Amino acid sequence: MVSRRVGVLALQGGVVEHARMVEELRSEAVLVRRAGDLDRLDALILPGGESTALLRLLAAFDLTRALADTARAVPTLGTCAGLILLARLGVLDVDVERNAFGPQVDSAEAVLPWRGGQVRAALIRAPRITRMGEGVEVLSTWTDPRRPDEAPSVVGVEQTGAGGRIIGVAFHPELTGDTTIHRELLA
Ligand SMILES: NC(=O)CC[C@H](N)C(=O)O
Repeated sequence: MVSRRVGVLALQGGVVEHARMVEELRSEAVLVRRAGDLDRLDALILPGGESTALLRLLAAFDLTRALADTARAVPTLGTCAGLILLARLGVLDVDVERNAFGPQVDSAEAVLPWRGGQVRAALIRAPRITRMGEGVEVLSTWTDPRRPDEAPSVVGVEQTGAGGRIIGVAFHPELTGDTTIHRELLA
């Protein structure tokens, strides 16, 4: 795999785990804190964290516009709160419901379907995707084992189009050591 420069939004949340995974795949993790950090990236990752805080910090650092433009221009992955950001910024054409699986037991580990295969994932106060625009494809669904009668929730999507390629997942692949999705981003 060719070495890439991969921006990891580094204002808040699970930055280190993504950066480690990028380095494990022999690419360079560029911590993004200001607009200049977005120059010359081959890919971009928006980590999980707390989406309200992240949106505020993006505005405070005057990064909102530049981040959205970059996400449209290079292959981009948003995980959990990062997925929520992509939706709120109007970059990924989906609606998301925050904290969709209830506040009581707020995390779970699961092996989820992913394209033809599987991915090992952690769900932590995860959102779910409730609407998808044209050009958005479902890559993964999950049924909360505490609510076996509910229809499966959409927890992974991909949007491909004029600008490029955006993967949004409600879960954390970076916490389980499973590099499947990061490899796709860097391919
Ligand atoms: N693990 C996460 O990123 C959680 C997302 C968080 N519940 C939010 O709404 O922003």
